[in-house]
Amino acid sequence: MTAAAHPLCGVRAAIIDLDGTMLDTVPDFHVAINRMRDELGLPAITAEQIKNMVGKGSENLIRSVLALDHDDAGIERHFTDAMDAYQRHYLAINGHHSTLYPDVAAGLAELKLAGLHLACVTNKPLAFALPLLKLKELDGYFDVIYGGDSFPKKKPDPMPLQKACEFFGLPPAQVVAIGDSSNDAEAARAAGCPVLTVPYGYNHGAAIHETDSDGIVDTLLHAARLIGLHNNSADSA
Ligand SMILES: O=C(O)COP(=O)(O)O
Ligand SMILES: [Mg+2]
Repeated sequence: MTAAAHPLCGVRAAIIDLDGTMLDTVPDFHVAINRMRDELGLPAITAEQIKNMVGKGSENLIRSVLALDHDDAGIERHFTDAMDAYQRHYLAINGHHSTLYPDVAAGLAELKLAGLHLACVTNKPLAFALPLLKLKELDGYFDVIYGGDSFPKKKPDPMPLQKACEFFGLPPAQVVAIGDSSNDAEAARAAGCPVLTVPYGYNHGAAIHETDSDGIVDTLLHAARLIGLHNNSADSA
């Protein structure tokens, strides 16, 4: 009986998440949301509160923020004004307060050097994601960038990951997803992609160890080395 191949064997492309994986964007969310709340006459909230609301796109974030003060009917009543204010404030400060996690550029460079194709798939709207990646000088690493509004469905639905696999012309088993949350892992499992998680991001307040993945990596550089190890090992032959 031969041992099953490791899930990272034969991987030829990687799909990288943005918020909580490449960039700590909570400080940007914090500034934009509190400016929006101020405009709506609501008191400021903490970065820690916002951290647990990030990950399922802008609409979910704004609904969660409004739910602190309003019932369902109130959320609907204030949603459009809140979203307009939030988008305006976010675009005005996009990237000014966010920082790269350690070894992000080094990890992306190593993945490229190993010959992998790279996609960024984020639930962030594309109009936020593109200027942010450019400002942080990360855009050049990616063959394609998809936002939360690029397709009818966003993570944890597998659709954006499936679209990235199609873009690369690769079967999902050869495309690893790397992210910080159960959204990324669930989308990857549903698409049939192997998945690695990082422990430092935003996982809706849950420990990353509770999320089903093929491994937890400290940094994107660690991910690149792990992928390289399995691609160069005898079991990838
Ligand atoms: O903006 C969000 O909701 C999270 O985006 P992410 O998919 O890059 O983590
Ligand atoms: Mg994320």
